[in-house]
Amino acid sequence: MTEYPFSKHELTEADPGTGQPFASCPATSVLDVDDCVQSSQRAFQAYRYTNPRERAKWLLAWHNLIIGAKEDIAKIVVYETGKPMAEALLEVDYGLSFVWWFIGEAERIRGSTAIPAVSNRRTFVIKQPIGVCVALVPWNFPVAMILRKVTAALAAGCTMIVKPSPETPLSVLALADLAHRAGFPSGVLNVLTTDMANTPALSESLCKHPLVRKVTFTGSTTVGRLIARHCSEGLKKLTLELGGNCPFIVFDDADLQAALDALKILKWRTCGQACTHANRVFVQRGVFSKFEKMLVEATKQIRVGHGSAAGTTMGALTTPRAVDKLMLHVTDAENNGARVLLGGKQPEGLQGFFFEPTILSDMTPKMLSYREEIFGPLLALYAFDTEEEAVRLANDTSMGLASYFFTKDVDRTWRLLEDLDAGMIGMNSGNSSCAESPFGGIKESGYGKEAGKDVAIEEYLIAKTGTLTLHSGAKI
Ligand SMILES: NC(=O)c1ccc[n+]([C@@H]2O[C@H](COP(=O)([O-])OP(=O)(O)OC[C@H]3O[C@@H](n4cnc5c(N)ncnc54)[C@H](O)[C@@H]3O)[C@@H](O)[C@H]2O)c1
Ligand SMILES: O=CCCC(=O)O
Repeated sequence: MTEYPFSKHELTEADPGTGQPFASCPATSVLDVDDCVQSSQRAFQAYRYTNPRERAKWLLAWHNLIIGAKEDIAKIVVYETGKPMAEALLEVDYGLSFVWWFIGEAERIRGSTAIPAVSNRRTFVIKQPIGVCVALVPWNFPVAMILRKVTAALAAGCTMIVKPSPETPLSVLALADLAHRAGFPSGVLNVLTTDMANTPALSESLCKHPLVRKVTFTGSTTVGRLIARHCSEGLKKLTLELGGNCPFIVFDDADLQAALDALKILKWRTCGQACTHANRVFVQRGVFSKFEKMLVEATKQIRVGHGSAAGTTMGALTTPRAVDKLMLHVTDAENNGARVLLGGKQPEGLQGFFFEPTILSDMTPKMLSYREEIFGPLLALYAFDTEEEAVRLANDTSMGLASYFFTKDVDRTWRLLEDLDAGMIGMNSGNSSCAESPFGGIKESGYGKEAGKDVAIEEYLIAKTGTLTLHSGAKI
C-alpha cells in the first residue's frame, strides 16, 4: 500500500477470528485534518460545477469496478469484521445497491417554482451541493455504510472525507482506490484512517472545521450525542444513525416459520452487530413454548468459526469489548431470574473474539438487555398477553429505530404501524433496509434519512430561494 502523505503513525488491525494482527495502515491525527479539509474544499470548488450526468458516469464506473473487485473487498471485510465470507459478499452487494440508486438520483435533483400572492413576483427554489462533508462510519458494515453515505454526497455534487472506524480502515481504502480509478477527481473522496486513541480528537476537529458543512455519523447514541455537540458550534447540518433497541413481536396468530426465518437474520447475521437487529423479542403466551423450541432447534444449526473457513455460518465479534459486554448481559439476566436455553459463554477451542449464539428466556424489563442495545449474538425472549401490553413494552425505550411484528390480522397490522414508535416498521417482514426506502430512526436513534427517493440526497443539498419581480408584463 502506498504511504499516506501526511502521517507517520501506524494503526495495527487485528483479525477478530484469531485476535492476531494482520495488517497496518496510517493513523492520522488532528494535525492532518486541515490539509485534508483544504484538499476537499479545493476539489469542491470544481466538482460542484460538474454536470450531474458526469457525476452519474463516474459513479457507474465506480460501481462496475467494485463488482470486479467484489471477492477481494469481501475478503478484507472478513478479516476486518470477523463476519463469514458469504455475509461479506452480501454486504458488498448491499453496498452496490446504494451506488446504483444514487447514480439515478444524481440527475433527478429538482428545485421548484411558484407564483406567490404578490402577482408580479415569481419565486423559485434551486438546490445546490452543501459543500465539504464528513462521514464518521462504524465497523459493522464498513462497505455498505460508506457507500450509502459517499454515493449520496458525490451524486449531490459534494466532496466527502471519510473517517472509518479504527477496526475497519482497509475496506474503505480499497473503495477509495477504486473511486480514484473510476475517474473521480483528486480530493473528491478523501480518507483519514486513524486509531482509537486519535479518534475522538480527530472527529471533533473535523466536525468543528469551518469549511466542513455537513457531518453524517453512524454509531452509538452516546457518541452521537458528542458529535451533535461538536456540530452545534458551527451549526453544521447533521445526520445521526444511532443505536436501536428494536422490538420484535410475535402474535399468537403469526406465521411462526416466517417469524423465525426473519428473526434468524435479525439476530444472528453479523453476529448480532446491527442497529436494526431484534434486541427484545416479545412472544404472545399462546405460542411462546412452541416458538421457543423452534428457535432453539434452528439456532443449534449455527456453525461458529473463522469467517474464512468453509461451513462457518457465524463469525467472530468485531471487538474484544463486545465479548465482555455480552458476559455482563448474561450474568445480569441470570441473576435476575432468566433461563439460559442455549450458549451463554465463549466457545471452547477458538481463539479470537467469539461468543456462542445465546438464547435467554423468561426475560423481564428489570434486565440490562431490555434497556441497552445488546449488539451481539444474544437473543432475549419476553412473554406477553395482549396487544396493548406488547405495544407498551415495545415503545418503552428511548430508542426508535425499527420495530417488527408478525400477525395475520390486517386491522392489527394497521394499528401497529401507527402505534409503534420507530422510524422503520417491519410488518410480517424482517430487515427491510434497502436503497429504495428511507433509512433512519426517531427518538434517540437519531435524525435524518439515508437512502430512499429525494430525502437522502436532500441531506447533502442546500435550498436557495430566488424571488424575481416582473416590472412589466405580469399577467396575474
Ligand atoms: N448504528 C450502528 O450501525 C452502530 C454501529 C457500530 C456500533 N454501534 C453502537 O456502538 C456500540 C458498540 O460499538 P463500540 O464499542 O465501537 O462503541 P462506541 O460507542 O465506542 O463506538 C461507536 C462508533 O463511534 C466511533 N467513536 C467512538 N468514540 C468516538 C468519538 N469520540 N468521536 C467520534 N467517533 C467515535 C467508533 O470508532 C465506532 O465506529 C453498540 O452497542 C452500538 O450501540 C452502532
Ligand atoms: O447497523 C446499521 C445499518 C444496518 C442496515 O443498513 O440495515
